[in-house]
Amino acid sequence: MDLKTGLNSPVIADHLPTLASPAAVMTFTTPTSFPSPGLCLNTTKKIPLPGKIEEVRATGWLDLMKASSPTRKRQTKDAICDTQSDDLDLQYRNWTVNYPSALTSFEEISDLAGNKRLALFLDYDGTLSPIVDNPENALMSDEMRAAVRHVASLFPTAIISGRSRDKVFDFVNLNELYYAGSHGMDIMGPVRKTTDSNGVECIRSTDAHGKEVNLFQPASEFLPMITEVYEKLGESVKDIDGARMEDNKFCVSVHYRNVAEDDYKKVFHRVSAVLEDYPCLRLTHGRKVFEVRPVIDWNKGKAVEFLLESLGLNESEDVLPIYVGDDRTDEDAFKVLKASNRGFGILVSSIPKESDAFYSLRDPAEVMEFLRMLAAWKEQST
Ligand SMILES: O=P(O)(O)OC[C@H]1O[C@H](O[C@H]2O[C@H](CO)[C@@H](O)[C@H](O)[C@H]2O)[C@H](O)[C@@H](O)[C@@H]1O
Repeated sequence: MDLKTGLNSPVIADHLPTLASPAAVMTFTTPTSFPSPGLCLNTTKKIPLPGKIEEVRATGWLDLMKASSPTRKRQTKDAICDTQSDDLDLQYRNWTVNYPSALTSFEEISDLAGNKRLALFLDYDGTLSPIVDNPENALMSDEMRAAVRHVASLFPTAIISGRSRDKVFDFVNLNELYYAGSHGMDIMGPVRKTTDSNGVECIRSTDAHGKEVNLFQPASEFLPMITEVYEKLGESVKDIDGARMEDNKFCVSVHYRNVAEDDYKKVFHRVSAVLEDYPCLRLTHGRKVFEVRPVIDWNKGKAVEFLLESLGLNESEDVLPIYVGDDRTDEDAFKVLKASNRGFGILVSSIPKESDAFYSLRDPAEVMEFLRMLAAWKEQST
């Protein structure tokens, strides 16, 4: 969808997600094996681009870095100017023509759900907790925890986060859920209800409460490489004021939210320079953060498919998966749901954005309200 064209689109009537006919249900195919890091080691090292082109590439990244997830300080400054704030408001309202609010469309959503079984997938940062300057302080409120606990008692619910699984569990602290950390590369899910014979290598384990679980870690071979690159990246950005590293087990985050804009370029160059030696790792960009991860064909979308199958919900047409997330990496999950015509994504954003989600919510406060509405609807309809 073209955002500009979309803004003027009067078409609301046909925006409903088309849900799959029984024949079109999502089929999950896990790659039987992933490329091992060893295979990448023989890959020819990337030849650095000549000065000018390299500069253009960096400028592209730089624009992205500046535009991504403006701090609250900047939003407040914008809000001081009434005209500008009215414009933003109008843009947002126009945008919701194409991405209707999941709150105001709740009746439509509950009609879609009908008697289907819901499966809920929730991102963490920016979805269940507000974006804050220090990633260690991204706590979830008690009210939000209660809302998540409530929906999890009614529908299978999973958290799918870029953080390490342990870290996100510490934040959420609910045993009723399933957790996928490292952008889905570290899943602790239910013991599979379907057959184990399609090549998926899971480790049978027990959780903190002795419950049997399946551990799926498709990037486990990359762990030594990730540990090494974490050290090198840390070393390379340590003199940049405000740069912060985060070890997310199978991925590494380099945060620049607290870095002065003049130093953004430095962050980008330092990170790219380290990655020149790691053709098996790739760089993605989130909300004022660079994320380094293995090049394997696995993401939050695959994690959703994997969990649906583990829950025994993949084959049946009476299941409605809903994914709520705010970041670029959540788009992989939105795409999977859209492509399979089964469920839909809800984008959490207070600014207009292109997305494969179907509905929108402004911020974590609205996410909490939506979760409460879902729980209330389920309880009064049974
Ligand atoms: O998939 P998610 O759960 O959304 O994780 C993505 C990244 O989230 C965290 O960073 C973001 O939130 C921080 C706390 O609000 C904020 O300071 C940072 O600027 C955001 O990018 C997390 O710290 C990262 O490691 C995750 O990759």
